[in-house]
Amino acid sequence: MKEFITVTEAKTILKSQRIKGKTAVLPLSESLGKFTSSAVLAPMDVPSFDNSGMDGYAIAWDETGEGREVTEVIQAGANPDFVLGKGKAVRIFTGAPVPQGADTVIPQEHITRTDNMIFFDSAVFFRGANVRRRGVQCKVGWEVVPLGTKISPGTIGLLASLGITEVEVFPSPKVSLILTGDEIIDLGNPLQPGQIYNANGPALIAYLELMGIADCQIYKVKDEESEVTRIVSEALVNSDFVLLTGGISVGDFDFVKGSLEKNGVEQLFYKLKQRPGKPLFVGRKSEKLVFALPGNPASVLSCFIQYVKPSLLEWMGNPDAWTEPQLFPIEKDFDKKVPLTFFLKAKVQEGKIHLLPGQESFNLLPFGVADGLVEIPQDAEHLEEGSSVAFYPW
Ligand SMILES: Nc1nc2c(c(=O)[nH]1)N[C@H]1C(S)=C(S)[C@@H](COP(=O)(O)OP(=O)(O)OC[C@H]3O[C@@H](n4cnc5c(N)ncnc54)[C@H](O)[C@@H]3O)O[C@H]1N2
Ligand code: MOO
Repeated sequence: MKEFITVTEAKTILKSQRIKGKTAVLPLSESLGKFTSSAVLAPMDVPSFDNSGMDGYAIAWDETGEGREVTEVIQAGANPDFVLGKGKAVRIFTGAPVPQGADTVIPQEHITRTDNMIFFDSAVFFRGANVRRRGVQCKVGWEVVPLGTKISPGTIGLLASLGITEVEVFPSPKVSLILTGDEIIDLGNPLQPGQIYNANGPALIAYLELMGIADCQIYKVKDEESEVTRIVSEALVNSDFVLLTGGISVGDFDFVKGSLEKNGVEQLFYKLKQRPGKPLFVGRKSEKLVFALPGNPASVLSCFIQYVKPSLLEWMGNPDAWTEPQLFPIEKDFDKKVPLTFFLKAKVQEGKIHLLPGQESFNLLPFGVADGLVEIPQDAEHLEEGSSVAFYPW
């Protein structure tokens, strides 16, 4: 039962969970942004035939550079079945197969042509010039994409060039998002006294979308224990990650912790020495992680960036899920009186950290323009202007 632990301890516990998604074979068209779960080996040589890198004339190299007689034309897509004779040349175009017997292509702008004869200056060229040899990109069996690579448009281009239609990856997780609170109203409805708009839901859905996670089931729940318990039970069946917002503190209507316990969620930790996000609860049920995020919107986003995001990235096979943050110098002196880790909304301006006004946990104003969060360590009481601080971008 870990309670009121440090940020470092919390991250160590989360890192040790080592929960990963099951691998899946996806069509190339659905693989963008996913991480490979095995290395990809080349199934063929690429290029699969010697071909011309230029529009020009293919010849058999000969230092003397005497004129050649042009006998054939080879277009891209053709399949020449002849052997180029001595003293002969073929008109050839970029990407067209170089015929047997030829080994060099002279670009047309270096050629003087008279009727069927071509002439060029052999001092400018060398044997093999402008011919893209079979297998020069890769040969059958080469590891072309290592395990743990994030599939980019470039990766897709490479795999397509190899004729690969499917790739083994870690898929995106199914996420359930449970929004608790009687006062929370969906956008588009007028607010009655005492009500507020649901900010946490749209913010988290946007963040998941940014991470390529589209499968998100949203539940809105009243602050009633039986209802929270029922929805948690459903969410645990339907998803890999369960995120909740609100109801995790100590008020009479905070039922989340009890509901998680009733559903057999094992507590990994509860309450951290941090601001915002002090009452964060993290639990596990078999291979599923549950994050009960404190309802204040700044706490929700801070806890997401610090704990949920890297856990999701790890599940999705990102080898750098828990990578160390970048360090930046802070623009001004900073003082802190309480022994808590602070996560502060910041902009990076001219390479320096500019802390934004309005750092209270209910206040979303700085999040409107922030580039990310800065971490002020638990034991730091005074930071001089120019001191290095860890920065976590969105
Ligand atoms: N006696 C104590 N009270 C509180 C403590 C404490 O230690 N002792 N901790 C405070 C801290 S720190 C936080 S953070 C909050 C967390 O409370 P809950 O997780 O129980 O969240 P709620 O009370 O349900 O809501 C808090 C706040 O956030 C607003 N909220 C909730 N959901 C949304 C949403 N979807 N969109 C926008 N805003 C939302 C809600 O209206 C409340 O204002 O507890 C402190 N209390
Ligand atoms: O997380 Mo609370 O928002 O620390 O105030």
